[in-house]
Amino acid sequence: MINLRPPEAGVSNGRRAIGSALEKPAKIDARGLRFSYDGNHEVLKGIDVTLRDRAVTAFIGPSGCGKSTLLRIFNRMYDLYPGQTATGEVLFDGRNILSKSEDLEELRGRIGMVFQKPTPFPMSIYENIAFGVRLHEKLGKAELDERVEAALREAALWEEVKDKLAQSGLGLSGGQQQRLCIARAIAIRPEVLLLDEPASALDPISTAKIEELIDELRAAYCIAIVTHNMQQAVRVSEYTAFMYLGELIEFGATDDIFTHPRNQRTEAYVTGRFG
Ligand SMILES: Nc1ncnc2c1ncn2[C@@H]1O[C@H](COP(=O)(O)OP(=O)(O)OP(=O)(O)O)[C@@H](O)[C@H]1O
Repeated sequence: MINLRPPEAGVSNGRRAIGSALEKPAKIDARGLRFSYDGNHEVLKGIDVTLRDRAVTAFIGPSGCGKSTLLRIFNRMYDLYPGQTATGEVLFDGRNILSKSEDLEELRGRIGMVFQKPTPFPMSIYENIAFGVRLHEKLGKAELDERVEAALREAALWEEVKDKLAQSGLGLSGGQQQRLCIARAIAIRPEVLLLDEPASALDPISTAKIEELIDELRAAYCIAIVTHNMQQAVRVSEYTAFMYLGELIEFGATDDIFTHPRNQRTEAYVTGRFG
């Protein structure tokens, strides 16, 4: 079994929160979820999974098993591309967001997403945050300044950028850019954060900062994270979902998935016998 290392300095392990997380309400509930990119070949084959509020759920599994596809359904990203179809249900606070009448602008304000590669806008650090806020709310200058500062503080970036808010976001390091993207997502006050391999393009120090940040954010958000790094899943999540070839093979408390997996394929994956 994988070694459950003690958490690194500053990173408390999400497992401590399991007892209380079990009582936390479901935030997103996928039921019988199927997805196809071309209308023929199904890449998700009937997924049932629950994301709990104020908890971190990790999605693991070999390349191509459908982790990113699943995450992109949770805020209807796939709608940007014609021909891609999802069936089944994704209940968000009880309402099916796959419904045609869903207001996608509002949905994406409530369910934020951060991608593998940092994607700051080619504008100032301040504007990177303020731009999205303005799309969703009409705030005065002072309120907007406060919101920008709060988001940057929450993303543990404020101290590093407070003296250069007018400089381009593209001038920051990769790790800072990723925290800027997280600040941008947080600034519009979402309820859910979808993180698609947010640290895989970063160096170990930046990765540790992102993990610390996730640990801070778990108290206020429902977080789903896709990761290839199993130690990272252990460090940051209370729940883990193991996917394989478009199916959700096993879901449970992260400790159980990594120390007592019930399914042979889960065991083979978490012990590194295939990847
Ligand atoms: N835009 C696309 N068009 C067609 N097929 C796609 C597209 N994106 C992904 N796929 C296919 O869908 C399946 C699931 O891919 P997905 O990227 O969701 O897997 P993943 O588990 O996130 O993989 P990775 O860990 O490599 O990112 C794969 O077979 C992939 O080839």
